[in-house]
Amino acid sequence: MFNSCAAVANYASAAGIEVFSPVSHTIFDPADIIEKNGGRPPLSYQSFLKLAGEPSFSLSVELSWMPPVGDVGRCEILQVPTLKELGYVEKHQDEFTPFRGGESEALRRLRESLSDKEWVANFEKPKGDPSAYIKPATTVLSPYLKFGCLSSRYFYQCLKDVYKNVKRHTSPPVSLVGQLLWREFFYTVAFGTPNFDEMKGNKICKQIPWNDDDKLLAAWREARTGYPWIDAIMVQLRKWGWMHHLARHSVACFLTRGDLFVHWEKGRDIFERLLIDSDWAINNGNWLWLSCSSFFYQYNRIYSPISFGRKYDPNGNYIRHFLPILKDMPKEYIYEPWTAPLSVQTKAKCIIGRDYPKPVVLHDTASNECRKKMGQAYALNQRLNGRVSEEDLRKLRRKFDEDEDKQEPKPRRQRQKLIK
Ligand SMILES: Cc1cc2nc3c(=O)[nH]c(=O)nc-3n(C[C@H](O)[C@H](O)[C@H](O)COP(=O)(O)OP(=O)(O)OC[C@H]3O[C@@H](n4cnc5c(N)ncnc54)[C@H](O)[C@@H]3O)c2cc1C
Repeated sequence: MFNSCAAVANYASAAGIEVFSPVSHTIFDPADIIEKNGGRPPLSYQSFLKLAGEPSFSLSVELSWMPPVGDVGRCEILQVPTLKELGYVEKHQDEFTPFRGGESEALRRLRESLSDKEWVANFEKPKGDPSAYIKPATTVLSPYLKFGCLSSRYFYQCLKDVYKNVKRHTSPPVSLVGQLLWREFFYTVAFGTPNFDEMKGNKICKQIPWNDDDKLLAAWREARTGYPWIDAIMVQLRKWGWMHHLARHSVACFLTRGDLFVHWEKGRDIFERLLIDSDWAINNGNWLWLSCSSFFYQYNRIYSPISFGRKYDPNGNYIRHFLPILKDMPKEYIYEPWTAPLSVQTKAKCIIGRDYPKPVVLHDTASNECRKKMGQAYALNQRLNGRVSEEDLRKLRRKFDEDEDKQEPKPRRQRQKLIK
């Protein structure tokens, strides 16, 4: 990205075109940070913070206004086309995203979040409840930042103003300012890393022989993994286009290194299409993180698709809302409905395997297999100092298959059972 920007600027300059490229989508200029770091992007959040320091420009809480449209000659000023005019046929959808677009709505949301100064001062991202959907545990300003309806610099300045008026406040990485700095971090690394959005040719990405199981991928995408916590999150993604950060953690871990061992690029593509805050740098950065391909390497730490959600929402209200087929399932079984006796399933009007799928994999077995595969892939990357070829990956994939076949008495299909 870094090189292509420079190439466009050089090309335009050579043709006598004045090039003006202000940086305003981010708080810092990624190119400055990379230059300060000797031409390479910092690969840890802490080193990013040290390099970034405080923003150097003067921040203003005064909003600027677009100048009026000048003389447009004989050109006609057109209205924003409707969806119909753009060729989208109206589709039946029973629930739409509750988040409205536009700058006024962005500023209203920002004011509403910041009006609770205690909440802003005490904000600690890891303590938020990913199952809170009536009042989400975070600001839900990401779609507005993504589309430029809200300036990250204005958001940052408003947060700093709140901090000035409180005795104590939390700090990065967990604070709200810390969240904006995560955004800056990923923009900087993405800007300075060739092939950031791919495994192949990406120097900061571990080379891992992920599988190409389209059936498992489809079950994940279509919210029929049989794990209600995972499926409810995927329904929220499809209907709302937004989920809490830890909910994204859960489903990304489940798809990749946690359970299904499917390539992170496939999950990234589905997020890219369905998220209303879909952002190239942040989405790729977080998929690299969650799949333990870069930034974060503790592949033994896997989110349980059962107990993680239950910790926040023991009654399963979030699941009942997004997966109404399970609304009458007693809370003892809502995270593992396949364990409910048939009489309970009948009473709840939800027979597992008919009305709601059985689990596509057995979590305990699948997650242990994933750990083993990750261990072997990491060892390969270490041995070859990151220079892993296609052939090396093919060999390791073959070894994974042989290891699975050796694991009797359970045949592979039973361990990786796809019910529907
Ligand atoms: C697999 C995966 C994919 C993701 N894809 C995207 C994406 O495409 N677009 C996107 O904006 N966020 C993405 N995120 C990051 C994060 O989940 C969202 O930014 C956050 O949930 C948005 O909600 P919020 O505005 O309420 O966040 P808040 O907690 O209120 O944070 C305020 C702002 O800080 C920024 N921010 C917060 N967390 C992160 C983070 N981990 N990385 C970078 N910036 C962050 C966002 O701009 C956010 O709007 C992804 C996370 C994961 C695990």
